[in-house]
Amino acid sequence: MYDELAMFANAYSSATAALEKISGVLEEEPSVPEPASPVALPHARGAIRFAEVEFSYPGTSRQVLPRFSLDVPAGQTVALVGATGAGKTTLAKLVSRFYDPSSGSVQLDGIDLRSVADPDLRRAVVMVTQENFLFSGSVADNIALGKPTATRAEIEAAAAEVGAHEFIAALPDGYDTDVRKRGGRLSAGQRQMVAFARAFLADPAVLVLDEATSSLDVPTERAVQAALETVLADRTAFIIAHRLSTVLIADRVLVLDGGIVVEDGSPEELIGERGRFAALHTAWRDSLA
Ligand SMILES: Nc1ncnc2c1ncn2[C@@H]1O[C@H](COP(=O)(O)OP(=O)(O)OP(=O)(O)O)[C@@H](O)[C@H]1O
Repeated sequence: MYDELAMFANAYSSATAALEKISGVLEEEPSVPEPASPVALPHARGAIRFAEVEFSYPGTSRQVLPRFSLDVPAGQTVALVGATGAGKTTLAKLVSRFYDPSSGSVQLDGIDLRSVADPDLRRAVVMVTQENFLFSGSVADNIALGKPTATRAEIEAAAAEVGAHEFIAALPDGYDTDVRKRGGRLSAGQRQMVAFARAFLADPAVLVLDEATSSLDVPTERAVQAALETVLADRTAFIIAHRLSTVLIADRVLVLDGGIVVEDGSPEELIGERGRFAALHTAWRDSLA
């Protein structure tokens, strides 16, 4: 009995540690306080609301988000677009509760993130950034971070779902290939695919994705795009989008400027409005031509 309990405790703490690892931007661990009376949210649907959020980074006085309100229904894919410093990353970090608002609240399914039990929140909201695409270890370990209890069959199934199985199987040691060793070095596109397999396995209600900026060749970009579409299905997503193809698959585009939403609509609507997104779309399209 005690052995079983100890095993469970060990498994739980390594699972929690692994989840914290993938939920976080590594060098910047969340420093937010744990809820005093945590609300359990084991099966989040993924609706996100910003209710009159004001936010300044700790130790600074400048408002990065002035009275920001936003409603994102469960399942919606939102692309965040805007010039550097517009507030995209800040928004993404508030959704992932790396920080708490100075006033107002960010809510998941109507519950203030500050109240949601931490393990439930870390399971419900997963952030994938360029920094945490890969950790040391095997390819299988990297995918399993999404669900530390996953069997090899589940890991391979997740890889297959996002179209990564073939290239992984072709690596020197297949799924056991060490991603840091010679021969295990993955291309930028492959690293993204592994991160998507991990996210698919983690299956969060809300995925926050800072898309890689590295340019990919056309076949790789298509593969990454297809993987992304698989990962986005049936969950809420916020994507800091760097590729036109990604923005165009979003349900909704938010154009930010100085922490304010200046355009909000489907890609088609915004292209029709001939505003900033339309100009960006034209510039993007021309750069690809
Ligand atoms: N850790 C921080 N401490 C203080 N100010 C910060 C911090 N991170 C960002 N800022 C400021 O907050 C504002 C919004 O930055 P944010 O990183 O959210 O923009 P962004 O749209 O993601 O830009 P980029 O495209 O360059 O990543 C900027 O003025 C930025 O200087």
